[in-house]
Amino acid sequence: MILARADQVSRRYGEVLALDRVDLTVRAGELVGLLGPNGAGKSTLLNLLIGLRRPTAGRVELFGGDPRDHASRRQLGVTPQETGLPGTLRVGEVVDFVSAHFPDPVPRDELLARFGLADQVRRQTGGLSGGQRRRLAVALAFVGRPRLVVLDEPTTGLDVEARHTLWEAVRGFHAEGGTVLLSSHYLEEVEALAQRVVVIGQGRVLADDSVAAIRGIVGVRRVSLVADDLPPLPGVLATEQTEGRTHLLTADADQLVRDLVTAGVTFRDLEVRPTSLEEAFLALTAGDRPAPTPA
Ligand SMILES: Nc1ncnc2c1ncn2[C@@H]1O[C@H](COP(=O)(O)OP(=O)(O)OP(=O)(O)O)[C@@H](O)[C@H]1O
Repeated sequence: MILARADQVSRRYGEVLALDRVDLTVRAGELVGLLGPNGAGKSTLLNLLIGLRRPTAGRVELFGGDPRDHASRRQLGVTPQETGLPGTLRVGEVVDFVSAHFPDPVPRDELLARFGLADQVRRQTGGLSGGQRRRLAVALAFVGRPRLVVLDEPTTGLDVEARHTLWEAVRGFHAEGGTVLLSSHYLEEVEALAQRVVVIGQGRVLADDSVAAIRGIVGVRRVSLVADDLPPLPGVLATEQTEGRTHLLTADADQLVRDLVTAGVTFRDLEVRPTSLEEAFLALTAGDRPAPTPA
């Protein structure tokens, strides 16, 4: 059963085309990660699916209806990228207030325990740390036992422990049959949680596949060196020249270095480093660079 769908959706903000003919389908029981660099269009896509914005073209559906229609959002839980909590209300009061809107809310103590906030029930939200506040904001998406939860960069700004607590809570919800769509720029986060990854770059869906397949795409290393003349080398996805250095993008840096040595290339100042997700996307998508050809 399809819970959320975007069909050839575009969204323009003035001159900026934030989304360009995007297709996305989220089925019941899936845990889908939306991965992409800053400005890729992740929040825009999520905001269209949850009815906060209207597409410029194309069609969005939530539980088979229009996301802007109230009834379509009844079984939806959401944490946007930025949330505000009334600073003078206590944690328990905030949970009670939100719970009151639902027929069968998760009991307060159970919810707070799941998100590592059991000790904070009497604290005013204004006195919480940034990480605790973020966990509370995410916890509130789960209060009403939604069928679909949409989380926009849920763990940005959290320390490692808080992040893991949140991951556990999301996994628990999914294990009980819940459906999750979350955005992130952390490959690690998407790997830890999602089975399926949708990669967005420059407003387009670049890939929609299993975590393992996407890892192959973004698991690219940058091998930089100074060399006068390089022979054609296997496994090079893209080549760039800057200030006398040659940068080779490859999925297997060890093998590339072995090939350089075997080929008898005279090189110096060798550097191998992971490309960031953003760099990998730039390298793999930029129109004016050599198009990658899988080895
Ligand atoms: N309200 C707006 N008005 C004008 N431009 C906007 C607006 N919202 C988003 N944009 C632009 O649309 C593009 C996509 O932004 P969006 O916030 O969807 O990206 P994102 O992938 O969520 O990025 P981030 O990871 O930084 O949150 C960007 O170029 C952004 O500047």
